[in-house]
This record gives sequence, structure tokens and C-alpha cells, in this order.
Amino acid sequence: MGRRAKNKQGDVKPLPGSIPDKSSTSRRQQAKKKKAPSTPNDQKKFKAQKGSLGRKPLPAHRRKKVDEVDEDDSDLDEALQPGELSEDEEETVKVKSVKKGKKPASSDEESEERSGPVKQLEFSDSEGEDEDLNDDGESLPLGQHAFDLDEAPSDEDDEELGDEFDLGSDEDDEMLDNEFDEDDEEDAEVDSAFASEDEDTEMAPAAEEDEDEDEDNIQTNLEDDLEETYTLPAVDRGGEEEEIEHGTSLREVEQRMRWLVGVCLGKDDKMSKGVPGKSRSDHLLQLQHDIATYFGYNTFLVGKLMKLFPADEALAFFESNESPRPVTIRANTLRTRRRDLAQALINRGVTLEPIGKWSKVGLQVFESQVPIGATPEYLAGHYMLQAASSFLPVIALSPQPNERVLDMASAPGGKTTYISALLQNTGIIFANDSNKLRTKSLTANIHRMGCKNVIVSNYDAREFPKVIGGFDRVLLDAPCSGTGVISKDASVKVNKTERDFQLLAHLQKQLILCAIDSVNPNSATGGYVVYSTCSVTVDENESVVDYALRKRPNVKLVETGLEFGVEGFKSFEGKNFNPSVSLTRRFYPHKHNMDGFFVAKFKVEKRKKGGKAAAAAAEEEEEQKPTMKLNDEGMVVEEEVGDVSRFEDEEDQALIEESKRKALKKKGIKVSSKPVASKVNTKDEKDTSNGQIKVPKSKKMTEKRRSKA
Ligand SMILES: C[S@@+](CC[C@H](N)C(=O)[O-])C[C@H]1O[C@@H](n2cnc3c(N)ncnc32)[C@H](O)[C@@H]1O
Repeated sequence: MGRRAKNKQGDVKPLPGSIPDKSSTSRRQQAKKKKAPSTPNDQKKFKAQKGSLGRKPLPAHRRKKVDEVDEDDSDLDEALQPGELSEDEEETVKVKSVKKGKKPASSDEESEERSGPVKQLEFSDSEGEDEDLNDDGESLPLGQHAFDLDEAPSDEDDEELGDEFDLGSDEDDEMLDNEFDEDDEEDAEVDSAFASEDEDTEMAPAAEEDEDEDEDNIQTNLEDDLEETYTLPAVDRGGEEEEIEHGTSLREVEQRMRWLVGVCLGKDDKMSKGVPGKSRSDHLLQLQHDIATYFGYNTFLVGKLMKLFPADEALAFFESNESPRPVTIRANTLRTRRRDLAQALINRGVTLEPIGKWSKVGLQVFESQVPIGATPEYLAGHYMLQAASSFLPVIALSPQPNERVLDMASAPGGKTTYISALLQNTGIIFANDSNKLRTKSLTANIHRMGCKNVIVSNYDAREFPKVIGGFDRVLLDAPCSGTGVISKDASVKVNKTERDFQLLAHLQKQLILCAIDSVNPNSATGGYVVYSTCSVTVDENESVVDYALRKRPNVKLVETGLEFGVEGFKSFEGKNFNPSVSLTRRFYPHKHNMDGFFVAKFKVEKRKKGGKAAAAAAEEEEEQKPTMKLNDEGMVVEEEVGDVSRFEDEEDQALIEESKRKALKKKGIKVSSKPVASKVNTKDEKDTSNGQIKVPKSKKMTEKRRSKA
């Protein structure tokens, strides 16, 4: 039953465009009723949830620390999820509210009114287990269930499944009876929720963005802190990093952080002007340090991300990274219809509803009494566990039946299998990934989902179109820093340096040119490239797109067809991009309740004569920069300047020797001579399960490019 253990979801807000209809609300209410706490432990958790008073939770990594200060470090605190407060914290909040003259919450109803409905999901009984991955190969945050089984279930899994789906026991029969009694009612609900299923278009009208609402959601607590007097210790230290100033509690850092947001915005006359004699940039520097301290980032990354937003929105972005995004699945139209899938899962005790008008195949899972990654429907390939944001590049790509499509970096296949479904198993997809290990889960997913039009390959995508070209459409879902998915992989908070961003951007620029060159500009139906990342940095997005436009005069940006998301930056830090970059789309966790994502769509036209000179000039600048690649083991390898398409026999030989030596050592055979290459692969050098690249600070190596063989 281990798979059920972590089935817990924090922030279950609706996704953009989802219109809560009566039926879905009633399903959620039913689920809530069903989940009334029964065991003492459940009751404790339930109480903790109800105690959430709308105050922002401590970041996950800090909660324990503060609990220590609060003395009572109980089991309950360990069980807390983002958004919950421990009983101690609950008490503290109440006391503080009274002190500030606010009316304390006198009943559960009042608490709920202030915090919004409690939508915390508890998927079942707990047990520790290894890190889990979803269908995107992304690691799920601690405490969140791994729904995905990339590979066929092991014997152990079978046993587990046997347990879970053994309907022979009285208890199970009773449960089934109850559920089937409700079938008619649920059918009616499904019918209404899925009424629009048979519409022709993939995209329904735009998901409406309520900007005002977004602004309301940004909590700053500014007025509360007007009278407080603050100092700017980071400025006094000359901007040098320090864990946390001596004698300062995390609560104080939090309060100052919110006060600084007000000072930095400087919109409101009533707002404090800040510390006398200190500039706005001093206050921004302190804010950067406080955000880093409070949420556990390195200050470099906070500084980089802060530049994307006004201060209040920046804080909302960092806060949103502390809770998981909604669990979503994609119905596989090669095997089923969404309404049939929904009905089947509802019958198993899953609470779900359509993801939003913008997708006809997505379902948001609110609660489940069975492990979503191991239902018979899952194993039969009726759905993919897939983040909502991961639908977007495929919707933008909009592949048409019978086309030839290249998915350049495709493992573990969330997008490939979606493309295959949109092609209705016609045409052909070349699903490539440079990481051999990851192509295994890609292949497993392709088989599970019944995709018969896919060929898997294992090249460095920079070798396209030499490997094969002439595609109608190309998807480049590029390897990236993962700054959009920090809620899934918190290691990004501390393991990225400026150098990593430079190397990644360079790799992305190389890849995007290969993507463009792999397209057939004469394609009768297509001629498109979609570029996407799960990163929010401009270096990896608009800069890459702008470079491609400069480098390939035969391409232009076109509408993505995604009617929500915010426009890409037309300029950033004094650098102006091609104005058409506004056609690209950005997605943010705090705005869209999705992973941070970027999508751009290009139309590739025939090359004009004379275009080559401009292209060469733009390329020259880029070619002088060092490059990186991932080797077969997912290890980041920095290449030397000018070394991209050259290899030297002598050095290559040394590397071959080195690898032979390692292989012998693994077998326990002693090897005496020193390795030529300076590094061996270690755990933290592997790329993360979601394809983001971890570049360990001190462990980068320079290695000459290996033989293609
Ligand atoms: C964001 S993930 C792709 C996720 C995938 N598109 C999906 O939807 O399941 C990026 C992928 O790029 C791969 N990759 C990294 N460098 C590459 C390269 N030079 N050529 C091809 N693939 C590469 C990684 O192995 C990783 O699987």
C-alpha cells in the first residue's frame, strides 16, 4: 500500500478556465464528507487544516526549525503539508490576531471563510518510500504521491495491485455496493461536466484571467507593519550572505520581507518610505536576502528571479513554489474517451473534474481512494499523469494527421504520447532523447499508451537534421534549469549558478537552430517549431527565441494558439528583443496555478538568398561561447570553446581508456594508473528525473567531445 502513502495534495485551486459547475462542486463536497477524520491521527490533521487562518505557511524547509523554537516538535508537525499550521502555530496566530486588535476566529466556519475552503487532499495511510516520479519523469515533492509507474509493474507492484483490486473481501464488496448505488447520480454529473466533449476544436475560448483576483491573492500584510521599525542588515553587511542574523527569528524576517515589499513598490503614500537614508535598491537588496533566508534559496537565484516581477508578485511567486500544483491526468484518446475514463475513475472513488475549457482531454484529480498511478485504467494506458503545463506545448504544436513530427528531447514521453494521440496513430513521430536511461521509460510509456506511430532514437539532438530532417513539425521541449518547477524539485533553490544559466542558454540556442533546420519549409500542412521550457528565466526563453530569429531569417514567431498565459518580455535588463517575442507565452504558478512554463511557436519558411550572411554573423558570437552537453549517464560535461564539432583522436583515446578502467574497477578488478579525465560520475551529477540539469558547483569538468560512435 506504499503507493497510496504520499497521496497528498496541497493547493487544490482550480486551473485556468475551469468553471466550477454544480456537479463538480457537489463531487468535491461528497469527497470532503467521505474524508471526515476517523482515526485520532486523522482528527489531529483535520484540526490542523481547519486551523489555517489564511496566514502564509512557513516554507517547508523552515517549518521544523521554527517548531524547534516553539518547543513542541510533535509528530503532527512532521505530518504537516504546506498550507497547514501546527497546533502551536495556530495558537500563535490567534494570539497575534488579538494583539493587533483583530477579531479572533471564533469558529471553524470563520476560519474557513478566511482561508478559503479547506481543499487539502489526503490520499491515504502513510508509509515511507523512495522518491517518486510522475509521467514527466519529474520528481514529486515530499509528501506528494507518485502516481506514475514509468515501467511495467514489478512482481512486488503486482502483489500490491492484487491487494488493492482484490474485490473479494466483504469490506470491498460493501464499498463497491455503495459506490454503484450512486452510479446513476454520478453518471448524470459526468454527463453535465463533460457536455462539451464532442466539440471539434482542441481549444475552447480563452481561460479568463482575473488580474484583480490575482492581485487580491498576493498577501502583503503591509498595513500591519507600518509602525514597526526595521533595519537592513544585509545592506550593512555589504550584501554578503549570511544564514540568518543573530537573534532574528524567521517570523521577524517574514514580517520585514512583507514590509519591504511595500517599501519597494512605493505605490501608496500611506506606505512607509523605508529606512531613512537608505535607497530603494538598498531595500531591494534586503528583500532579496530575506526571501532567500525565508524560503531557503541562494541569493543569486532570488536576485535573478526577482527581476521578473514587481516586488509583490515576486513574493507571490516564491510563496507559490512552497506548495504543489494540482494533480492532473490526460485521457488517452487512443484508448478511451475522457468521459468514460472519468466515469471509471469516479467508480473507483476518485474525485475529479475537467481541467478547464482549454483542454478536452485533461482532468484535475482532487482526491482519490486508490493510487492514481496504479489503477487498471492507468496500466491499460487510458491516461497519462501529466502536469497541466505540459499539455501546452503540444496544443501549440497542433500536429495534424499523417504528419511527420520530431520530438527532439522527448523522454519520458508525456508530450510524445499526446502528439501520437492527436495524430490518431497516423503519420510518424521521431521521439529522440540523448539520455539512454530515460528512453526506457519513454518506450514503456509509448507501449502502455498504445502509440503505434513512434520511433525512439537516442542522439544528442544537436545532430539533427544530419540524422534525419524534413519534418512537418518539431517540438523542442528543451533541457532547462527547472526554475518553473521548484515546487517539484526544491534542489533548484540552491544548486544553480550564473555559469549554469549561461551553459544552458548556449545549449538551448544550439538546439533551437537544429530544430528549425529539421523542418521542411515546403510542408503542405505544417512547417512549425515549438520551443518550450519549464523555466521562467529570460536567458532560457526570450533570449533563445530572439537569437533564433536573428540567426534564421527564414523563421518568424506566430501565435501559440494558447489563449491564456502572459506575453513574453519584449525587453529585459536594457536588452531589446524582436518585438514579435510578445507572441510567446509565459505561465506562472502564482498566476495560473500551473508549473512555470514558456512556449514559443515559429513558422519556418524557405531560406532566401543573402540571408546566410546575417545568420553567420549572429552565429559567430554564440560559437565562441563554451558549450555543455549531457553524456549517457546524464552527467553535465562542459565543452571547450570551438570544440563543438571537432574531436581529437588522442584525447578521445584517453577518455576511452578512462571509461574502460572504470568498468574494470566496477567489476572489482584493480586498476593502477591515474584516470585521465578528472571526474567520475557521482549521484548528484546525474540529470534530475524531470530532465532538468543539475550542475554541481564544484564538480564540473571539461571534456573533449567524444567520438560519435
Ligand atoms: C524537459 S525534459 C523533456 C520532457 C519530455 N518532453 C516530456 O514531455 O516527457 C528534457 C529532456 O532533454 C533531454 N536532453 C538533454 N540534453 C539533450 C540533448 N543534447 N539532446 C537531446 N535530448 C537532450 C533530457 O534527457 C530530458 O529528457
